[in-house]
Amino acid sequence: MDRPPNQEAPCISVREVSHRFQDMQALSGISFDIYPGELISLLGPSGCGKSTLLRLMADLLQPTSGEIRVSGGDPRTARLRREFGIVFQHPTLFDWRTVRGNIELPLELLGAGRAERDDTCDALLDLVGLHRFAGHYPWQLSGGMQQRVAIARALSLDPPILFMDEPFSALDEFTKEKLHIELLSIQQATGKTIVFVTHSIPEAAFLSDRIMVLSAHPGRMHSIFDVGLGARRVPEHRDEPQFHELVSRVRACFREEGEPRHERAV
Ligand SMILES: Nc1ncnc2c1ncn2[C@@H]1O[C@H](COP(=O)(O)OP(=O)(O)OP(=O)(O)O)[C@@H](O)[C@H]1O
Repeated sequence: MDRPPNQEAPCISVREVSHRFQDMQALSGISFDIYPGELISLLGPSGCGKSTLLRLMADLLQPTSGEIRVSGGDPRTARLRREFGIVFQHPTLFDWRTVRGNIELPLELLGAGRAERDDTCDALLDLVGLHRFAGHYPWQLSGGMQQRVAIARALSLDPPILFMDEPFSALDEFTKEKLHIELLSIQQATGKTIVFVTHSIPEAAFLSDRIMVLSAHPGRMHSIFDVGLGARRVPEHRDEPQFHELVSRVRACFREEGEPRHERAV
């Protein structure tokens, strides 16, 4: 419903979803579709309900009203079928387990055998560029490396969808920009659908296929931007006028009030 008809069915559908915390209306009447292989950013000011929306899709909260479908079922069914992985702002690794031990934990809990755990872990260590550090402990790693371990762990059961809640916001600019490139190459290598919460406009503009801008109090869908850069998202793109123009147009959303709309950036 948010973009021209696509051959594929949406893998996530959110319909008229509202959420209330006690006496606080956090989200109101949110609707959108996300298609397989898209990288979507949920962008908005602090407190507009981005994390709440992500948590509703990930079955960590239940909507007060409305409906959410993830991979054809409700979020609970999708979670039980391991249709998604989650990466939070802080990596939440187990300090007493090595990098390999952290990445393979979900497989271990499922009872997977040594050979399967090793094969999966090796592939993921390659994917996030941490093979050399497989035997290190989290406290021996930089923040960026720890977050790469958290991404690998979230991918260990090979879910088609990755939910990411401000995963890079605690990192310095240099590490963040490096991880942006890594995330895009992970997405290109794996074809995952990624839903990425951020309050950084340049981050959303650089990473996303589409940007969903939420307004606050209560959180509503304000605008949806089609970025449409695909594989052309390379570091140099950040220096191009097209990128700055998109950032300005998205920023303008936060200066104005208005009806929800759908924009095409390129
Ligand atoms: N468990 C909770 N109980 C009560 N209110 C909550 C709870 N979690 C979030 N809220 C409130 O709901 C609103 C939306 O919060 P949410 O964390 O989703 O916003 P956000 O856009 O992700 O913010 P930030 O960018 O600061 O993380 C805020 O006003 C917040 O105070």
